[in-house]
Amino acid sequence: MSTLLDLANVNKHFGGLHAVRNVTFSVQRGEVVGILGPNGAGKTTLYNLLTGFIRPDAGARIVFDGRDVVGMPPHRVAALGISRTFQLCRPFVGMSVLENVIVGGLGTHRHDGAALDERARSLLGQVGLAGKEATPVEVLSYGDQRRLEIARALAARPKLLLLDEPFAGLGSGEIADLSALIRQVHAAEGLTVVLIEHKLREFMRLVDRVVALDFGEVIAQGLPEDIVRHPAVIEAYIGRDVPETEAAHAA
Ligand SMILES: Nc1ncnc2c1ncn2[C@@H]1O[C@H](COP(=O)(O)OP(=O)(O)OP(=O)(O)O)[C@@H](O)[C@H]1O
Repeated sequence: MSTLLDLANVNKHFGGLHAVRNVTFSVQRGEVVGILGPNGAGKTTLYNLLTGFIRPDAGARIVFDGRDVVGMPPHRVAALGISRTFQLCRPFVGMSVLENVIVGGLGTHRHDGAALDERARSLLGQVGLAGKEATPVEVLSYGDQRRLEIARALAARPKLLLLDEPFAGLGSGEIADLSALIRQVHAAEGLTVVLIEHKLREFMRLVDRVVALDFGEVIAQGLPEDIVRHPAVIEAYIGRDVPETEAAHAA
């Protein structure tokens, strides 16, 4: 395996608040890495730093696929191969399901509408939305919106897919289905995946490795089975936020 993403000394202050502190970790090609942390731990800020939406404090290194992306605007980072989904789905309203996915691929096949259309239809099949191409996005169920978000992110043919709380707001059946879908697209698209998630049980089954944050700082990294037993993680996350039974299941 080779390194796809490498972060070192990443800091972000918002005024007096040190939201991301000296974050250093790397992600290997093909891995599924989970970012775990209680509310306010700095997970979303980290995604915003990775995708160029905000700039880190001086001294940070963020290298993606051999390129230093610090200071690059979001569209250039996206063009290098980082796509993300959002905690709250943000479909383009007034457009159909198919059109939403096609828009996600613009910029990659700008000159070939037929290829974009074909790729979008194939992705909708992969994510289980075949037959809903013409459906207006507004009428999709929440679970289907999550699937659409993933198809739209994949339309850009990313190397790295960042998922922001993909299971939020879903019931247990939908979570299991979406988790299977993430596994399937990870394999089919040869992707590297980083996900933020609070649903500990499914998260721990899905990821190869976990980076645990608290108050903006990496407090532990390792295999899921080791992370759920790590004293700092239990104190920061499991002890505070998640009932013991869920932690036990995750282990
Ligand atoms: N633009 C901003 N300006 C000021 N403070 C911010 C800004 N964005 C985030 N913060 C603060 O930075 C800290 C980290 O927030 P962040 O949203 O990254 O955490 P999180 O781990 O994603 O939390 P959640 O799970 O609730 O989404 C919080 O204290 C938050 O209030």
